[in-house]
Amino acid sequence: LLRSWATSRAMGGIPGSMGWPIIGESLSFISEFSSPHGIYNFMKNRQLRYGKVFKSSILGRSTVFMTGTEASKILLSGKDGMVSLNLFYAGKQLMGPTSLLQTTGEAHKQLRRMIAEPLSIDNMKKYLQFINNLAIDTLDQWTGRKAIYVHDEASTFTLKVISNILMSLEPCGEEQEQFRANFKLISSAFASLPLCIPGTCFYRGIKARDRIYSLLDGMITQRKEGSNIQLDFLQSLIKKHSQETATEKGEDKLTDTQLKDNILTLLIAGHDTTTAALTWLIKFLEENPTILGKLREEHIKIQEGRNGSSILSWPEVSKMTYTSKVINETLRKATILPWYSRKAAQDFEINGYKIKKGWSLNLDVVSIHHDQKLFPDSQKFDPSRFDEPLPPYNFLGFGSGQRMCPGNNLAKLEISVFIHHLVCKYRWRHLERDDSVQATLVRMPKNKYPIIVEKLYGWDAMAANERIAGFHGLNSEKLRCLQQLANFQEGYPCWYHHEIGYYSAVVFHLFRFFGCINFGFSSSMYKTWTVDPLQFLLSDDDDINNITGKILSHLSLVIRKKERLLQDSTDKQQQQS
Ligand code: HEM
Repeated sequence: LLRSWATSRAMGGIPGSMGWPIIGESLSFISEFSSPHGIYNFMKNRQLRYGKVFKSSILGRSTVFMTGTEASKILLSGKDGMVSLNLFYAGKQLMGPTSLLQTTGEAHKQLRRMIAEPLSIDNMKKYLQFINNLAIDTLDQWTGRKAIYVHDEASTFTLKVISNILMSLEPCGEEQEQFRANFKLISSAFASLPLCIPGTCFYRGIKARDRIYSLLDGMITQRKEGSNIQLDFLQSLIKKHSQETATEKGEDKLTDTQLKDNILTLLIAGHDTTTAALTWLIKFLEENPTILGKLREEHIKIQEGRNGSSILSWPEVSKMTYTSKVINETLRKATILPWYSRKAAQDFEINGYKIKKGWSLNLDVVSIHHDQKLFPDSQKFDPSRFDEPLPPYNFLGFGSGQRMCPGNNLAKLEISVFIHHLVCKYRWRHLERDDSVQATLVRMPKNKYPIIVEKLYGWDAMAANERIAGFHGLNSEKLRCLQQLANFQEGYPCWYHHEIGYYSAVVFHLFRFFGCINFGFSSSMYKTWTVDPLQFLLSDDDDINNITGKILSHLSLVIRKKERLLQDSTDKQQQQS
C-alpha cells in the first residue's frame, strides 16, 4: 500500500483519477468488467476526459493505462529493455521464478527460443490426429443432453489436449482426473489473495502446484533414464539436456526446475485462453447465421473431399482460410485478454508524459480492437476484416513483439479441428440469453454459454448438392433423406433461420429432381429461389418461415405417400412370393 501510495504521488504529472483511498477505481472497473462490453466503457470515458494516457488505481495497484499504436509499439516491442512483464504477486509465486513469464532480456530470448520451437507449426502436425479424435469424442457426447455448458466442455477438451501435448497425459483415467482437480485449484489461486495460510485458496493452489510438480518429477526421472519415452513437448526439452545436443556454453540446457516451471506456465497460459476463444467463437457463430453458413460451406467442402472419412489431414487444415479469419475476428471482438501488463524498466516518454522506472503500465487492447477508425462498426462480427493483412499493432489477439504468444499455432489448430466437426455434424442454439462476462482475468461468458445440440439431419445443402444429384429412382438412400427431412419438420420451430436455409436448399434440390411436387408458389418466387435458394432464404424476408414451413409440410405429405407406396409394393411382393 505504501509503495502504491508513493507511486500514485509520483504520477502527479499524468492525467487521471486515483479514485477512493485504498480501493481506488476498483469498484467501477470490476463492475464494468462484467458488462457485455467489458472495460471498453471504463476506458472510453477516461480517454475522452484525459486522452490516450491516463492513470488509475486498480486492485491496490497504481497504474498508467495507455492505448494506440505508439503505446503498443513501445510496450510490446519492449525495445532497448524499456519494459518488462508485470505479473501479480500470486502469479509469480505459483508459476515459479524460472517461468518464461518471469524472465527478461537475454535470458527470456534464449528460453523462448527453446519453448517456441516445439510449438512451431511444423511440430503441430504430429498432434493433429490426437486432437481430431478427441474433438470427435467430445462432440459425440453433446447430443441428447438437456444442456451443454460450452465453457465447461471447452475447458475439459483444451485441458486434455494441452496436457497430452506437453506431457503425454492420457485424456481419460484417474491420472487425468487428479491432474484436472489440481489444475483447477491452481487456476483459482491466481485470482486469490496471496496468503499462504492453510485453508486459503492461495494455499490450496500452492499445494496443488506441488502435486503437479511431483508428477512431473517422476516423468522427468523416467525419461532421463530412457524409459517411458514419448513424442511430446517435455521430451523435446529433455532431449536438450543430453550432452550431445547441448552446446558448450550450456545454452540449450534446462534445469528440472526450469522444465517444471515452464510446463506449468504453458498449461496456465494456454488453457483458459483457448477455452475462452472456443466458447466465444461458438457463441458468435450462433449469433451470426450468415457467417456460420459460410464457415460451414468451407468445412463441408473439405469433408466432401474426404469421401466420408472422419480423419482430418494436415493439407485439409491448411485449407481452412475462412476459419482462420473467424478465429481472428473472435479474438478481436471478444478481446479475451483486455490489457497487457508491463513494468517500466527505465524512464521514458510517451505522448509527452514522463514515465518513471518501476511504474506499472497497462496497454488497453480493448480500445484498439474497438477503435472505429481501425475496425468500423466494431461491434459487428465480421471476419472479412481480415481479408487483407492489417497494419502492425492493429490486431493484437495473440499480442505482438517479443512476448507474442508462442502457443498461437496450437490454439488455432485446436479450435479449427473442433469447429470442423461441430459445423459439419451439428447445429445448436442457446438456452439462455446473457451477454455478461465473468470478472476474471480472461474474459469468458458469465453463464458459460448453455446450449442444446442436435445432429444435422443427414447432411446439409452442400453435401446434398452432390449426393442428391446422383440419385435415380427411389432408392433407400433417397428415402432416408426424405425421412430425415420429415423429421426435421417436427423440430423446425425451435431452430433458426440459417438452418432452415440449408434444409430448404436440400428441399430445393429434391424439388428439382422429383419435379412432381407442386409447392403452389408463384413463378416469380420460384425464380428468385432458383437463382440462389440460400441467399433468398437467408434474406430478412418475413415470409421465409411460412414458405419453408409450407415446403416442408408439402414434402412430408409426399414422403408419407411415397413411404406408403413403397410399403404397399413390398407387401405385394411378399404376398406374391
Ligand atoms: C486462443 C488462445 C490464446 C490466446 C488468445 C493467447 C493470447 C496471448 C497473448 C495476447 C499473449 C501476450 C501477452 C502480453 O504481451 O502480455 C500471450 C503470451 C503467451 N502465451 Fe498465449 N494465447 C493463447 C493460447 C496459448 C497457448 C495454447 C499457449 C501454450 C501452449 C500459450 C502460451 C503463452 C505463453 C507462454 C506466453 C508468454 C510469452 C512470453 O512471455 O514470451 N498461449 N498469449
